[in-house]
Amino acid sequence: MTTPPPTPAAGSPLLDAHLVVTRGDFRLDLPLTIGPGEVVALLGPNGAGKTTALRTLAGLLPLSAGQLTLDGRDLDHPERRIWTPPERRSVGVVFQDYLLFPHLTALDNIAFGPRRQGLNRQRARQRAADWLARMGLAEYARHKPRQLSGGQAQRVALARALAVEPALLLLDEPLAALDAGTRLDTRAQLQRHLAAHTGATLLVTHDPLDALVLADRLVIIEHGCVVQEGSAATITAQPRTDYVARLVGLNLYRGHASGHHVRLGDGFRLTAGDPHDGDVFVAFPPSAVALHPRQPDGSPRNTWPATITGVQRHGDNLRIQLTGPIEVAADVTPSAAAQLALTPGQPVWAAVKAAETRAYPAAPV
Ligand SMILES: Nc1ncnc2c1ncn2[C@@H]1O[C@H](COP(=O)(O)OP(=O)(O)OP(=O)(O)O)[C@@H](O)[C@H]1O
Repeated sequence: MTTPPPTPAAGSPLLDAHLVVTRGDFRLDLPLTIGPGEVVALLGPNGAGKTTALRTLAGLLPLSAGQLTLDGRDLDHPERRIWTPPERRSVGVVFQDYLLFPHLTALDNIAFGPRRQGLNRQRARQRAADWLARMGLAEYARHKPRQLSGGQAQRVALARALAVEPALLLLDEPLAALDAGTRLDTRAQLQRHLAAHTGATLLVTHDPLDALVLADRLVIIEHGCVVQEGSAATITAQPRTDYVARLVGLNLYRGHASGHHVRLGDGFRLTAGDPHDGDVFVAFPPSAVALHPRQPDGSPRNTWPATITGVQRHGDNLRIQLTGPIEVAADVTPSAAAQLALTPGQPVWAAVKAAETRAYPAAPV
């Protein structure tokens, strides 16, 4: 017997969950819905609870409270004493290190799930062969995992997860084990396969690029709770925590605005491009911060003395971390860098034009 394709009622989410888990001092409290064909990225710093959430969905960790419904079936509902083991959930998982069976060929790794769902050996192997062909790996059918490259093993793991036609596909850092070149290629292929997947997909990742390229919606958690959720565009435009700001590459401050003037918590004042009254966030990209060896003349409204604390390569530029009245990241070009002594401990002047800052209300909208 194969799992029928997902058939949710029109407009209802395929996954409808409130994942609550308590482990010692840590508590995950994550409402999560995903529609058919939708890809949601779950992002968060180390220890935020991403793996814990993934494990509850896969059936590797029971919920402490809340509930988990997939395709209309209650899979985990502690209050009603319902819990469904992993093998009876319509869930496919691609683990970070793929966890392919080392003693089975690529074909048999993929055929394993369909076999367990009740397909006979021949039909399971046929389905596996079809998946290998879709992944462009037909000639690797007889290879064992150790004979596959990282990118090929990743695609076999994806085929193995999709071959059971899961209502929910879980991807745990699916590209993390790949080198940069393979990653680019594999990301593009993964995007194609996800677009064809009619079930729900949850992608757990640290990499904002994976999230931006692969997901329709981002859910960001910190300390087990959602801090921000929405499309990449809305999150990038208005990050609401330091973690989210760093994720999208912005400097972010919280303060109190009176017109264009924003007083930050420690008394430092920034002049913002757009006027507000009340609690606001002020954000600007590192590229908006200019560094000068001496106090700059002229018109920038925001200038302050700062001290370099770190220097890293960032694409074609250098990203400079600065301390001072505010912590800030600045991107400078190699030619601008040549004018400055870019060593930790070096004093510089930072400047940001008001027009390059963005202020928006801090209260949730
Ligand atoms: N077996 C366990 N027993 C008790 N606490 C645990 C256990 N496993 C994880 N935790 C705690 O649960 C919290 C969330 O961990 P989790 O692994 O889900 O975070 P994460 O977001 O996946 O982090 P990372 O990005 O580092 O993988 C952490 O505080 C962790 O210490």
